Amino acid sequence: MEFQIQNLTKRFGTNIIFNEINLDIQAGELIHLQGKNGSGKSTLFKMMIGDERYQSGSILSSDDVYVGALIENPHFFEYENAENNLRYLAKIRGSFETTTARELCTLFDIDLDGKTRVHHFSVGMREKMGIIQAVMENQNLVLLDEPTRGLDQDSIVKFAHLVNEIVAEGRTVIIASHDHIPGINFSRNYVVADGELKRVNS
Ligand SMILES: Nc1ncnc2c1ncn2[C@@H]1O[C@H](COP(=O)(O)OP(=O)(O)OP(=O)(O)O)[C@@H](O)[C@H]1O
Repeated sequence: MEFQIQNLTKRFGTNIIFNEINLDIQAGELIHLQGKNGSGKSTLFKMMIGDERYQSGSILSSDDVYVGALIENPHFFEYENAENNLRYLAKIRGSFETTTARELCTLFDIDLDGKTRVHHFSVGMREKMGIIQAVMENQNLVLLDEPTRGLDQDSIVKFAHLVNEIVAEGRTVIIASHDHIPGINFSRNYVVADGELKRVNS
């Protein structure tokens, strides 16, 4: 798995979001992107999944990269339950595994077979569904944008365990957040600010 961002520049009109940034990602890394509101974290993830254009530079990914992403507010089929939503999402690659989905839902106290439609899920439950769909297909590059938004303390601890487990499997996780997330030891830390991706110690 190799993924490279090279000399990438992104502007919205005259607003320079990224000015020739570089990032080289390898298998099994756990990377933190910290940045204030509006610094460009979501935009970077969107460019990485091909959902947002950029003015110059390149994003190169090896053939074996399979990206799982939770970006901003996850969208669901509102009038379907947890299982149907996860099934639909995994269907795209034909990779739905009930056992994995059930394990992840159980971890986060979501009833996979429950009748409750996602429309009635709480903010935290929706966020958990977003995390689950981003990791349930064994994706090897997992992008999580503010994944602890709406999660209670217990769930944050479980989330941290899950991330550590995924990385131990050799998968790469990149988390964007405003603040530090307890229980996660990032292998690389960056601050997103002033059009730059600045590497920092922690
Ligand atoms: N489609 C768009 N058109 C114009 N400007 C945009 C667009 N999308 C984002 N921006 C601007 O780009 C900047 C970066 O936005 P982005 O959503 O990436 O920030 P963020 O770091 O994810 O913020 P937050 O922490 O609040 O989610 C902001 O100034 C935002 O207003």
